[in-house]
Amino acid sequence: MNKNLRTPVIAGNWKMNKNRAEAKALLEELCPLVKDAGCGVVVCVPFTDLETALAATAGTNVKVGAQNCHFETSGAFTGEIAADMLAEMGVEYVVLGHSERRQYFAETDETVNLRTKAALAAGLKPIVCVGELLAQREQGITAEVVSLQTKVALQGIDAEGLRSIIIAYEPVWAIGTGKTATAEQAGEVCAVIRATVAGLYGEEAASHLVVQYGGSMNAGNAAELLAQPDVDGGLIGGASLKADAFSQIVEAASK
Ligand SMILES: O=C(CO)COP(=O)(O)O
Repeated sequence: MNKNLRTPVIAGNWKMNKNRAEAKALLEELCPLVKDAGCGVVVCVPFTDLETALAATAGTNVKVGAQNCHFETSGAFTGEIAADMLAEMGVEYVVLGHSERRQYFAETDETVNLRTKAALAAGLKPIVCVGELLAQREQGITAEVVSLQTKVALQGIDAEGLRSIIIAYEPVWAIGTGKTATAEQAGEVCAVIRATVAGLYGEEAASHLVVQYGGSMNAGNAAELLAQPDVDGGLIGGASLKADAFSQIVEAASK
């Protein structure tokens, strides 16, 4: 499918890093470096950094995202944040179903689906993460796992909702390990995701879907990964914590 139909998006997932002063300093260094980016640039920061990040990126091309949201609009859910609360602040994106949320906080395909629907209802753009465990790759069931995660995440979401969604393919074994999927492995699974979406919504809708790769993506390997026909950007962990490394990935996606 024609890659020119899609503008790549490079999103940083800061995870549980950076206090407000550090967030401000990083964004003040980053924004000028990426001001001429030929791709979307997003920083997904801890909840406590959202206000700082929105202020530091105001008037720039850098968009701000959160790293999760709850699926209810309000209520007795101690410690949770509703999608509307994020939207009301001016947050535009939200990472959902990250493997660390699935692994350490018992999130499931079903709750990822509920969160995705809640995010869309609030007007947020979800970055929905899918990806196989190492054991699943070794069992040869990567395509089935990723396709299933994609299908469940999208249950009950119409074609209009799909237009606001990014799907990030993050093989769990490549996250924070320094082990990157080869460009071919990344391209192959991103193509599976697009084919799954084509099966649900048709080829035309799938041809506009941004599918990111994430997992030890850095300034050195970004160009090769992004050259794959079905890889439309990246969800960057470690390398998003340094302005120069992150801006080099943005540059690779802008070519
Ligand atoms: O989990 C990731 C982004 O969401 C990837 O993290 P790393 O880039 O640190 O491997």
